[in-house]
Amino acid sequence: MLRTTRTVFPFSYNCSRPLTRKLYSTTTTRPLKVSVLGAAGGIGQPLSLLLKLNPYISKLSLFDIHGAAGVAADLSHIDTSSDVQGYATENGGLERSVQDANVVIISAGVPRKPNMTRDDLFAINASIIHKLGRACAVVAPNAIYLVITNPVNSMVPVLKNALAAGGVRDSRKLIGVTTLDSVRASKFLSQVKGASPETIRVPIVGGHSGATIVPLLSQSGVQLSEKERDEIVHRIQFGGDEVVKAKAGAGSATLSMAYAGARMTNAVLRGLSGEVGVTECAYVESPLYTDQGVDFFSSRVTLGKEGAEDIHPVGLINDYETGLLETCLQNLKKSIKKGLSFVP
Ligand SMILES: NC(=O)c1ccc[n+]([C@@H]2O[C@H](COP(=O)([O-])OP(=O)(O)OC[C@H]3O[C@@H](n4cnc5c(N)ncnc54)[C@H](O)[C@@H]3O)[C@@H](O)[C@H]2O)c1
Ligand SMILES: O=C(O)C[C@H](O)C(=O)O
Repeated sequence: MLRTTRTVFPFSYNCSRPLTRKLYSTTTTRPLKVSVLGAAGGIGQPLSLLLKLNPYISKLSLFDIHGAAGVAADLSHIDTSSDVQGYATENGGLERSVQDANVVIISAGVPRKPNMTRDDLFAINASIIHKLGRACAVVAPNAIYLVITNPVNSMVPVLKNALAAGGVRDSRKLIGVTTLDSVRASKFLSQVKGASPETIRVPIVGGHSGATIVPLLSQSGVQLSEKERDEIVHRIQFGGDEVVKAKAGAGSATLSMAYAGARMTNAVLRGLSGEVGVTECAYVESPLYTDQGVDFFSSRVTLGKEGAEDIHPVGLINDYETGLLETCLQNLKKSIKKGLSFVP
């Protein structure tokens, strides 16, 4: 088997070895296919660029209802090993783009504009996710699915039902991407403390929307005053709104999301390739709070050959975080119910 060693990817992240940032170096032994659905969009394009640099990927497959062929042609000139193909809807393009994929990343859908909540995107994005899920179940039943499309809290349950309708039911392979909250937490905390962001890791549990985003600052090892804590928590929970406001109608976070999505994908690929102990926070079908009617929850998960193989409990939290968690669970329960109840 071909073995190549590359040092091109800009980060290596592992919660169990959280304090290192280095140029990515790996020995690839298994050719992996990654498909991006929504690849010509604001997130899809920079995410695909970062994936083109990822040495784990041998085939990068791009699908969009508009413009994926052009993005693929452009990326295909980059002198990294992976092959890039673009697909449109015609001639079974969606099915061909995900056929035999190891990982399918979904950023297809509509982003927020100012004064909208993520939940305002539910109807249109649920239809898109459901349709994509039904098609993917047939041709990529063994893929790991990474859901970026908002509202993530509801879209993951929507995709669960769409995949299940096609007979695909492995909950370890359905993952909502909340990595941007972790990225923001490291950056915002580093700014307050004058520290390097690479040295700060904050577990983020719950979901990906406002009060469902629960940063466990007490586990970061950083000491904060109550005022600092309240300001940081608010900024992490509503970081997305900062970008939506600044873009003034032109969409929401795309570049930081592409970075976060590439980091999460890289973690999934490391797990798929047999690396042990790869951990990220992610929104998955989770046993942690089912007793409270919450069947999906983000916490640290260990990624392996089958996807999210181990789901870690939130660990020791303080009274303040317990309050945040209670509010989170109340909100999350409604979003999950809405997603599971979606009828196309
Ligand atoms: N999880 C997160 O942390 C996070 C962060 C930022 C944005 N988002 C969400 O990601 C989604 C995409 O955001 P964006 O800024 O890239 O939007 P965008 O409008 O720039 O791109 C979306 C792309 O999806 C495509 N698309 C629409 N319907 C499709 C379908 N049926 N099949 C394939 N492609 C289809 C569009 O043609 C477009 O190219 C939004 O829902 C946004 O809210 C999530
Ligand atoms: O805020 C949004 O709508 C996009 C994304 O969820 C984010 O957190 O930036």
